[in-house]
Amino acid sequence: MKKLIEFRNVAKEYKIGEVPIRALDGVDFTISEGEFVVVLGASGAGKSTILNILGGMDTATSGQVIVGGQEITRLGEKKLTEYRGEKVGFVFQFYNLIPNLNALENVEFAAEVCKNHLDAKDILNKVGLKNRIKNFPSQLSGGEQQRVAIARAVAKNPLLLLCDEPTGALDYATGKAVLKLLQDLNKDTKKCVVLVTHNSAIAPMADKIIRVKSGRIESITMNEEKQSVEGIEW
Ligand SMILES: Nc1ncnc2c1ncn2[C@@H]1O[C@H](COP(=O)(O)OP(=O)(O)OP(=O)(O)O)[C@@H](O)[C@H]1O
Repeated sequence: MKKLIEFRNVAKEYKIGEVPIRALDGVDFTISEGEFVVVLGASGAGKSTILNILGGMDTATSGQVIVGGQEITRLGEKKLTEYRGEKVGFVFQFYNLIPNLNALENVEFAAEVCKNHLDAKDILNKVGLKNRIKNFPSQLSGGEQQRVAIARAVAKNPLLLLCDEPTGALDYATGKAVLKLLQDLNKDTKKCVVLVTHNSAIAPMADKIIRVKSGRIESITMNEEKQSVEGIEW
């Protein structure tokens, strides 16, 4: 399959006072179009840093990041904002919905600025919220709010979907349903999904597993036959 993402010798250093913190050090990996990738590692390993650099929310200190043929590590602030807005859909642990907009408005608000956006109602339908589109975030459960957040990311019709601990605030069954939704969306839309988690039990649901340890890649493995989330217990 065609390569979509490439990290080449990426390093990230944060400087707090005099002491530099090397969050990433010599990170190399590639991700193909349509892949479902799980990034695993302990707390502080560098998972979110990878995701934030990939999403254009943070910049690498050195190295190259190429997404869809575009070297995002060379982009200036304006182009990087464009990249983030058009090409990347984000799903976070705490849904980050706008409280005074209903579900439909939350999705429309994010999508309509994107050139190739999809119909907000269709996507809310797809994530199982057909009858809740007029509800405000406070009227929805955590799992439903996360579905709105996923719909908001997908409706932009981005190149890739980045999820940072998307089930971190949800109970077991709801978290599993959200993972299933992400797996189904990946299968149906062929959009690349990169999901960061510390829960190594979900590794069998991925095409590719990138393990991160102390800012370095520990291993990259492929599942020849990935499993449906329903069949995984943890
Ligand atoms: N803005 C920042 N300023 C300073 N240090 C940071 C910053 N962001 C991350 N770090 C440091 O970089 C390292 C990697 O952090 P990162 O958030 O990527 O880890 P993580 O694997 O996502 O961890 P967690 O699972 O706890 O979210 C950690 O040592 C962290 O303290």
